[in-house]
Amino acid sequence: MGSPMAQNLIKAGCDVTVWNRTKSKCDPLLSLGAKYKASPEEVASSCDITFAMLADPESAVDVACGKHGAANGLSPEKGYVDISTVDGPTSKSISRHIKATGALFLEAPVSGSKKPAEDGQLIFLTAGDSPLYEKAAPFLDIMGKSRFYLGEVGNGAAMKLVVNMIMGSMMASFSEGLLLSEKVGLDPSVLVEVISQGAISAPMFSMKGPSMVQALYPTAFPLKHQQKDLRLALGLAESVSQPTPIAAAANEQYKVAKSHGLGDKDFSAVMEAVRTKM
Ligand SMILES: NC(=O)C1=CN([C@@H]2O[C@H](COP(=O)(O)OP(=O)(O)OC[C@H]3O[C@@H](n4cnc5c(N)ncnc54)[C@H](OP(=O)(O)O)[C@@H]3O)[C@@H](O)[C@H]2O)C=CC1
Ligand SMILES: O=CC(=O)O
Repeated sequence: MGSPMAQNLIKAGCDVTVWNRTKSKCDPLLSLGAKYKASPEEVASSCDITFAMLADPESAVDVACGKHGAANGLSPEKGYVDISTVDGPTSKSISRHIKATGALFLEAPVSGSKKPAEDGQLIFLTAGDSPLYEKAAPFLDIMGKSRFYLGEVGNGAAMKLVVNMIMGSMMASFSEGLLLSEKVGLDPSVLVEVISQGAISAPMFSMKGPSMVQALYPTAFPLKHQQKDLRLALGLAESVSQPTPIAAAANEQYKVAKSHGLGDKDFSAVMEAVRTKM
């Protein structure tokens, strides 16, 4: 996700400096004109605004607050925008760390996958320092099609987790439907077509259905991240005693799929966990 987002900034003429743990993944960005720095700390000290896009809470904390993390390079007037999908407590902890340097913090997880990232069509769910929201807005508008400002840090994370909880449950349910249709002698491709014309039509079903029918799961949103989001969403629900039995059942299916080596496949590969008692 970070790579196509950075590409869009470069193509729009922004002065972009990049870092990634695996440096070779920066090469396409460097050939487009990005500069490279050897650590998040160096990126933050050389840029007005640093955007972070990390896998999970652990890596988001490490890159922001760890040794040679971005916080070490921040100072007043600078801003740190964390786009990673994490839970509210993690985001608040990163925020405290960043703001102790005098810099501003914005959480800004995105809804939208690899293709929307490539097309500059992401939906930003932001919360935190409003002056940084205003300052970052022109860049968010290059990478995305819309942006929501949701107030206090934690609200962007919560919105993202609720959206992805629904998405993960929908995908598990869709998988069950495809497999059931096949078992009762229907053509699952026709099911995809029927769904696309009715009230439960969703771009996700139309986009992923045709390849799922062929048991193909080319990665756009890695299954391991969908399971992480369900786990974090269940934690959010637990924190307010909200029952979420459907999401909990879906989470079990993603856990099974992950434990069978499907974590790096697209999250639609949850269908393999539904197909068999793996
Ligand atoms: N893919 C999607 O469709 C969407 C993803 N998201 C969210 O965006 C985030 C990124 O997703 P995506 O790009 O798909 O994930 P990837 O797994 O493709 O990339 C994860 C990134 O995090 C880095 N990383 C992982 N662990 C560490 C660590 N310990 N220290 C430093 N860097 C680390 C990776 O570095 P390296 O290259 O070295 O492995 C890589 O740059 C996730 O939070 C995900 O939930 C949100 C919306 C859509
Ligand atoms: O987080 C994943 C997405 O597609 O949005």
